[in-house]
Amino acid sequence: MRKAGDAAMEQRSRVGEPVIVLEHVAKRFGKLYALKDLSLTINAGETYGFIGPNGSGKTTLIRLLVGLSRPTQGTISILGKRVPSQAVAPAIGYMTQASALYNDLTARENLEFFASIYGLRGEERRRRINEELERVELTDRASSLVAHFSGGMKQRLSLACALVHRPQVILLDEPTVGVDPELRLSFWQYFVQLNREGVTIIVSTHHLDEASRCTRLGLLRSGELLAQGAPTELLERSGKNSMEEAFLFFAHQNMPSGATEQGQVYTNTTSAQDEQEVQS
Ligand SMILES: Nc1ncnc2c1ncn2[C@@H]1O[C@H](COP(=O)(O)OP(=O)(O)OP(=O)(O)O)[C@@H](O)[C@H]1O
Repeated sequence: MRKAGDAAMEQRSRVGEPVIVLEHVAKRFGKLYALKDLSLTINAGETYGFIGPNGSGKTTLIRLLVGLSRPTQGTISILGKRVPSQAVAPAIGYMTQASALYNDLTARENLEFFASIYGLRGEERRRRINEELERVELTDRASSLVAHFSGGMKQRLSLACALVHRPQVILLDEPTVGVDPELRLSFWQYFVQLNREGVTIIVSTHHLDEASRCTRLGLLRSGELLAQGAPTELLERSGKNSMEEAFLFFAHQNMPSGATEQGQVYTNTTSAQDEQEVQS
């Protein structure tokens, strides 16, 4: 699997270099635009948080970045390659909302599976697995079947599996759901450490209290980027004291004409491909 990545993927990006570039990205499911004309650049060493209510397009965006789905319009590049790209895949770590773990394997076996997919072998594999087990505080449960794990433990193991191959770009869809506050804090401390190493983290959440921990935020509503910037900058620009109030401020500023009560905008055209995705 590692062979799929070329030499460029093996090189670590320098902090501040553009890593992810979206240009006029839209994603349509039937008549619904889940994402509309999104353009943004995310740099190496950032934790960029997509914040928005249910249905605002966070998962859709992360699936596009992973390459699991293609944009209806626009382009996405990661590490200088247009995605989806086989060359980029090994440089990405992805943690979904739904568990990707195997219940009938132990925690260590799950990690071994993900590590081997990414081409880790021998001593390096053992070392990385032990490091990640320790990081998520599961060393003493390494030999337990995942079927017996609590939701929070599964979440921790999922994070470990997404990071075991030391990816340059990490995409995390609601990573702290079901994780207790203490461990949630340690996740965020780990993210800061990864940022310092030049790792870029994209995280989706609807926990506004987590927003302040991101380097930059993109406020999403109904598939539109209402505003983006550092948390303090967004508070300043809105003149508000909390991210919740700031979000509402930018949402009112951007209220689209023709919006429905839920804030979704519809068009009249549908393609066969989009209809297929509606079924999936
Ligand atoms: N495969 C699909 N077919 C049809 N509609 C879809 C599909 N995937 C997402 N949508 C729609 O696109 C919109 C954005 O959904 P998405 O899951 O990206 O939102 P989200 O911000 O991640 O929400 P949540 O916080 O609940 O996970 C929603 O209206 C959703 O119903």
